[in-house]
Amino acid sequence: MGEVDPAFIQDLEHRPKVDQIIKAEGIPLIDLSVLSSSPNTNLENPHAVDGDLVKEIGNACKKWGFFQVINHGVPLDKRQKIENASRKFFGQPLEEKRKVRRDEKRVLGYYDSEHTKNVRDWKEVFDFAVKSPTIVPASYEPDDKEVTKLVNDQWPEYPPELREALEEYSKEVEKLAFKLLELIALSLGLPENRFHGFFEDQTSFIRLNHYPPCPVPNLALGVGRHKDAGAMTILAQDDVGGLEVKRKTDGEWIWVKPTPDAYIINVGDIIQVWSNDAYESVEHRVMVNSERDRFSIPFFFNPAHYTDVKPLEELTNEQNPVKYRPYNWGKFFVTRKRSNFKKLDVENLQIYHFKVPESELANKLEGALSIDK
Ligand SMILES: O=C(O)CCC(=O)C(=O)O
Ligand SMILES: [Fe+2]
Repeated sequence: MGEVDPAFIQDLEHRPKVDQIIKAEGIPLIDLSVLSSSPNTNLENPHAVDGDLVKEIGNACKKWGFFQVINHGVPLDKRQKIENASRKFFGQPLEEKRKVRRDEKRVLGYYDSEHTKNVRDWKEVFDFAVKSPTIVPASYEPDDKEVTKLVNDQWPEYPPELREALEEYSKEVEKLAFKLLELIALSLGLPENRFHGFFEDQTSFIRLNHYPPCPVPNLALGVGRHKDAGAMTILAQDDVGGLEVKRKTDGEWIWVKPTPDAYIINVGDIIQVWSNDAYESVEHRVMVNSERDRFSIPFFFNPAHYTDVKPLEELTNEQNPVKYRPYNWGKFFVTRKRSNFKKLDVENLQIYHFKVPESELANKLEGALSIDK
């Protein structure tokens, strides 16, 4: 492996099993055509939303936390336009890409040394804010109340269509994100627009990912194991494959088979907290290979920075006590961004840091049960 920087090398227990890939057909594939095909079934008229679809979404969220959607309404030409532009951008020499490089202050644009859990990822990225400007806290320091505006102001000269392609694509995927959010709300027995308010000043962003061929795919990962911190992720992957999901039932890593023109949806940590663990965000990672470049485009659907994330009142009661203490999304977001930017010596911030201890829950539950008697 001579030339590979040790910063990329995963600890033994986290290395991918490149010879024993499990290609289970398990991840649900959900057809959303019912949302657009019949004039009577649309989200303006919630009662018309197909009950089976809502159930299907609910089951997929509960069982897997991961599913794929087809007939989702995002026009294929918009996807192809951004996929082509992404290929052209990453195909340039490094010095060209570094002209739009992110740094500690300007967190959007090109970057080639992201870390996941303090191990370097075998990838390069270009980040784009869905809302420009996007308001976020100026620092991760808990007492610093200052905010800052993120704007998409780092554009490469080549390819010239990159900006338009991202802006157009972003609008289309955002529509899908809201549709899915409504379906998820309905599946939890909530009004369809229950989550909307959280996204008025959303902090969503789109990432273009490029995973170059890797000489040591058995030692490194394109993205190390992680859960997505936001509400939900809508991912376009190409036909190469490499994304793996940790199956909830047995903890095995399962290969997510690429499906043409499908989107992979995963429940993020925020939906896990809102639902008080009814739905869980699932660990996933990306394997690389020694032959083919891989491209993917996640849309990270995130609420406003001032959102205090906590279990919804409607979904908790004495028998199902609140499992998390509230946390501020903006501070969580910038703390994570900082730890992905460079290797740190501290553990990544995670939602389990806000978990109410089991002993406290047991006490509450005991109290509730004795009152019932
Ligand atoms: O490239 C992929 O398939 C997934 C990337 C991912 O999980 C992420 O960027 O959070
Ligand atoms: Fe992810």
